[in-house]
Amino acid sequence: MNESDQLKTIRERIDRIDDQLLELISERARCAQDVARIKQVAGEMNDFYRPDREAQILARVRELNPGPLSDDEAARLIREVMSACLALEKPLTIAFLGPEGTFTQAAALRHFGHSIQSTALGSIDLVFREVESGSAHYGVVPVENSTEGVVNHTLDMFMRSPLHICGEVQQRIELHLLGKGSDTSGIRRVYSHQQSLAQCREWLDTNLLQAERIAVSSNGEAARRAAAEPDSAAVASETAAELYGLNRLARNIEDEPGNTTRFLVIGRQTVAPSGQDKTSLLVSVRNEPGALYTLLAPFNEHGISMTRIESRPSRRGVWDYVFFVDIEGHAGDAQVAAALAELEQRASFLKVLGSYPRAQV
Ligand SMILES: O=C(O)C(=O)C[C@]1(C(=O)O)C=C[C@@H](O)C=C1
Repeated sequence: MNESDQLKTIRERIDRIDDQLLELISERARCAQDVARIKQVAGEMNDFYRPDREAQILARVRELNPGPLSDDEAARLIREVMSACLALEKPLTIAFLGPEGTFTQAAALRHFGHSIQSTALGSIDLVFREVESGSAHYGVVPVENSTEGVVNHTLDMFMRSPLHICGEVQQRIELHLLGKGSDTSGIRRVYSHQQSLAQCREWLDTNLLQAERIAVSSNGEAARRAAAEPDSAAVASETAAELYGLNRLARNIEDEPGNTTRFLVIGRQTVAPSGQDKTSLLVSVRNEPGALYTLLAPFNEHGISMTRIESRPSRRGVWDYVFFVDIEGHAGDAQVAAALAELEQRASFLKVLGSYPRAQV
């Protein structure tokens, strides 16, 4: 068989496989519709989105993936199929810290898939308010953000908000040089958020020393400007390139690749255990010698790993400290529940912000 005959044969096989895939995806979508009907009858109208179930499905896909696609790619594809199935049950509205084209939007799409209605909002407060009022089902906000520097504000919002953490998203921060043209010649200005400019300083010094660097409020705003000004470029994400119709003039220009940012999904719902969960707490203690040590001892006694601790000044009194603590496990797990009960005895204040599945995609 010559090459063109070989290609024809393989493409015919691909067509047959696509027919089967389409049939199977449609069958899956009909199952999701059946699930929706059962939830409606059971009165679980607010539980269409089930982060625990989605995490289990994605973990299973990773485990069973035979290759050659990577586990990440396989999970991403099933993530999109689930997103489309859920949209048939009930289209989700997701508020995120905008503008369009930021890494927060990329994180929202990574977590929920593309079959959502997303709303870009101007501040973290607005994202919380939109979800609290019920105008959006869920919100996505940065919590450990090396790019947009808003960690503390998100943590502070939890002190007064009744919302729960329903999930987390780990988003690789990949920065590209984006522009209207096809190469870097003629670029006089480079826009980006100041931290993104800092993260690409070596590359810019080597490749675009002559261009003026201009810090703007977000990478999305940088992309918007680069789309409007012919002799400009932006340092921003792939999402920004897609949204503003820009070309990638240079890929992955960050000086330290592998930089990851964590985002939180906030909602009014508490999430059932998925078997691979984390719990976030807000805990306050009086400023006495050894107070933190005593406070955290129950985790050690019950064999629970603490993955993060962050301290913030409390607004309730000069002597109080507030700690944001992440632990492994779900608040409903026996060991975690026992540790939390002891913690409550020792703390001046304890609030469980949520138990939620570890990031899966
Ligand atoms: O299992 C469910 O409860 C469903 O609604 C189905 C399904 C899916 O497509 O697999 C869809 C949305 C949920 O977030 C979880 C899973």
